[in-house]
Amino acid sequence: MPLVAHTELPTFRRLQEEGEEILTPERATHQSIRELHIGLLNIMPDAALEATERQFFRLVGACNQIAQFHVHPFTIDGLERGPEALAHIGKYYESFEQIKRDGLDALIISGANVTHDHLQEEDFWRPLTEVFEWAKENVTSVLCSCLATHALIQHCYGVERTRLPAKRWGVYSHKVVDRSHPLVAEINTRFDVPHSRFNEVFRSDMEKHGLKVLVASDQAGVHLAVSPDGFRIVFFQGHPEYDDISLLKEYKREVLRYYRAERDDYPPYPEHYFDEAAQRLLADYASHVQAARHGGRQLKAMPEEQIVGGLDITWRDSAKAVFNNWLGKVYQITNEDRRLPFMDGVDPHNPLGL
Ligand SMILES: CC(C)(COP(=O)(O)OP(=O)(O)OC[C@H]1O[C@@H](n2cnc3c(N)ncnc32)[C@H](O)[C@@H]1OP(=O)(O)O)[C@@H](O)C(=O)NCCC(=O)NCCSC(=O)CCC(=O)O
Ligand SMILES: N[C@@H](CCO)C(=O)O
Repeated sequence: MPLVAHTELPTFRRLQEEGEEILTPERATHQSIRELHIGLLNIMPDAALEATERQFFRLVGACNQIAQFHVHPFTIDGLERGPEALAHIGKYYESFEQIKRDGLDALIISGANVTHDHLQEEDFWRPLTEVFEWAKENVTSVLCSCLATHALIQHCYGVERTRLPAKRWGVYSHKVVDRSHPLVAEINTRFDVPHSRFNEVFRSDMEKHGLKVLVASDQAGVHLAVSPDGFRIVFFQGHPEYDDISLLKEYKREVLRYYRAERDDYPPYPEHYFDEAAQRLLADYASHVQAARHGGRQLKAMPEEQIVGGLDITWRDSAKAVFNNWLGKVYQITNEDRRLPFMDGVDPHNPLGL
């Protein structure tokens, strides 16, 4: 929630000139105070379905202790689901029809696993773009994570992602590129974000289509960009929502795939993630896995418990700060009626008046 300039104190004007959100007493008195409704379109595979819910719910919940948030999970057809996940979705998720009827102030679209060479061949492509087309007209801002970013950049601007020679996998240092943008105002100017992807949309392709790049890494590419209007679509290429253990879980999954001969090379470590003690444990474990695979022997469990305690989370504070900025801005411009995206007077082509 922003400051209210309730006196003539010059500091208010000074902060406002520096980009801080400051409400006039007039605006503050007339602001409608209500809860915010955020959709979570969860298209992650079954194994990560509930972990993904927890990650985004946690980020929304932890980013601001004053506002009230209602998060509405829903999903789409075209994803392979087992009976347990289907029961969970049937019992707890809302339908897209209901979401459309009631309206949303903001929408988060999760990452996904892909099985085809081109995203438009995925069974979820059409339902995903249907949700997006509705949101584009009716929701104040849509935040896309990883795969959703790739899919919607392709859908909106015709740019296909590029397959990388090796998976971009680990925790990378990033810098804020445009310090004046309200989404990254008042946050650390250098911070970590995990990435986990085989594909990339490059900065030059984004900028060619008018997207504004806000946070990028020399090693890992763009993490955060926004649509040409400055706010209506927020693209994350990294995973600021990840838990401390998420990359460990993915690493374990890859080790098991190696043991089952579903991949030929032993998986590398995610970069800048395991400390030396963890790497020693995992190197010993790798010798065991290789011997077990080639000798057809039973596999011992990975020593996860010994590793978890030493994992650091170095991205969460900045992730919360960006989410807080995002939802704060949504709140300032969304309509009192949650089915409508903007208050009167907000320009849909430049909603933040940048
Ligand atoms: C790696 C796995 C398979 C691990 O799941 P498993 O259930 O097998 O793990 P497990 O060792 O049995 O552990 C189970 C416990 O850990 C929790 N758990 C599982 N995965 C977790 C995760 N990623 N983060 C945090 N917690 C996690 C479970 O909820 C459960 O908790 P409780 O016991 O407490 O309930 C899963 O997380 C997964 O599929 N992740 C996929 C992530 C992914 O694909 N990300 C890429 C998006 S990338 C993208 O969108 C673009 C990709 C591209 O470039 O094409
Ligand atoms: N954007 C509204 C808050 C949401 O109803 C206002 O500032 O009054």
